[in-house]
Amino acid sequence: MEQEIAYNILLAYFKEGSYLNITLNKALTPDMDRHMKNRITRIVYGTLQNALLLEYQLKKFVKKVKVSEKTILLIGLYEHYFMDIPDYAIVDELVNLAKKVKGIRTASFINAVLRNAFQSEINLEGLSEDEQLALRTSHPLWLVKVFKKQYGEMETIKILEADNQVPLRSGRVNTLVISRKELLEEDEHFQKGNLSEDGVLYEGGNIAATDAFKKGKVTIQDESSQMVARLLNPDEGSEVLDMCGAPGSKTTHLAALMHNTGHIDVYDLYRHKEKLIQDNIKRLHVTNITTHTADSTTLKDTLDKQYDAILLDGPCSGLGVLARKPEIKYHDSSAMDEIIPLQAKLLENAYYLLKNGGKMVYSTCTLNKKENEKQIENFIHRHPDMEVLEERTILPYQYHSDGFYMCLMRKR
Ligand SMILES: C[S@@+](CC[C@H](N)C(=O)[O-])C[C@H]1O[C@@H](n2cnc3c(N)ncnc32)[C@H](O)[C@@H]1O
Repeated sequence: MEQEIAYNILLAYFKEGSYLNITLNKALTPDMDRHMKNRITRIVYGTLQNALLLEYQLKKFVKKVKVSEKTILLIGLYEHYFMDIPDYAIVDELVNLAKKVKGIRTASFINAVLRNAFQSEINLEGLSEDEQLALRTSHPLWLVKVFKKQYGEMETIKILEADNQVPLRSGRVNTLVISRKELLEEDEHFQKGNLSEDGVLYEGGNIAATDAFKKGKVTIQDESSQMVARLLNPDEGSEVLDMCGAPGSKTTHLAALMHNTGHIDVYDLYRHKEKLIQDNIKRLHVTNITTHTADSTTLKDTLDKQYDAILLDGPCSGLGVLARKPEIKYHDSSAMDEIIPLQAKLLENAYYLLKNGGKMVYSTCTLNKKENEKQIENFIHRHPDMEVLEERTILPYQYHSDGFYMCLMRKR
């Protein structure tokens, strides 16, 4: 049963590139027990997180496979190499699954390949050190090289290993409605988080299916991401701009920190994403936000206003969230640097929209220093009246949360 659900989620990813977290959350229904949900989650994430290594191993036994067969075989190899399940049970269940979804011929093929593969250990000898590290942790070689150059070998190994952990289900307590202490007393499946003072971890599956979520007491947000609004920490009653806001996790956090006072203008490029922000505003009982759809790279030309505080949490390469979105590491490397000029343009707009004496935070969920430290260094060089007050990088292994960069600046 678990294998079949995991198979359907992974097949949709391999065939259509569907988002893992969305299909997974849909598949985890309230009637499933916690054990079952955890197992499905582990198989889905584990298989995709380790896909390069598993495919490397699979190629030793089969040259060409259909995507449906590949999906079943990768699950089998993942369970064999990474989970504590007897080989006969893995083969039995996957052969039955193959019979059900593909028929008897595929089932006997799966049976033969798995029995054969299970006799063999993974052997990476003969490859260079970087190639071995890349394969062992299933990251593309170019990414291993980028991380090693920017963070050194020891940090890189810890980051790559953290990318293969099953992400925690984290949420933020909506302090407009309830305190964290009260929420923990109300629902025993919630526990205190590892990092954020508003953070909770949930053990019962999809947070969006909880009563607390529906009533706006909690929202889904990684704990590192929760540190961003706290870093900006806007004053009550102030005028705030959030330039790239959808789906509104940080905007609604800013509103909570401001106790629904003052005013926040939030922008996003896409109309359908503005709707997501509006849904969150409504669910979380926020009353001080106005949403807009516009391109924030030209805001300074259209807005006749300056703000006390600005959040720029713009588009980025996402290299901090590879545990949660393992699909990103299999993207083409060229996408990474294309985004840098766009971020610089957004920063320029932020500069002109910030009052003298105002503060702003630039944040990303990437670990690529060219989008982070270097981007800010260039920005400060262009605008010497901007002063860095605090710069922080959270690495994914430190708190079992997303990798994030955030920088608090002030305009003199
Ligand atoms: C990292 S996400 C923002 C996450 C959001 N701050 C939150 O915490 O929920 C970046 C957002 O920037 C938006 N975006 C990208 N280019 C933009 C542009 N030129 N102007 C405005 N928004 C843009 C994307 O649509 C995306 O929703």
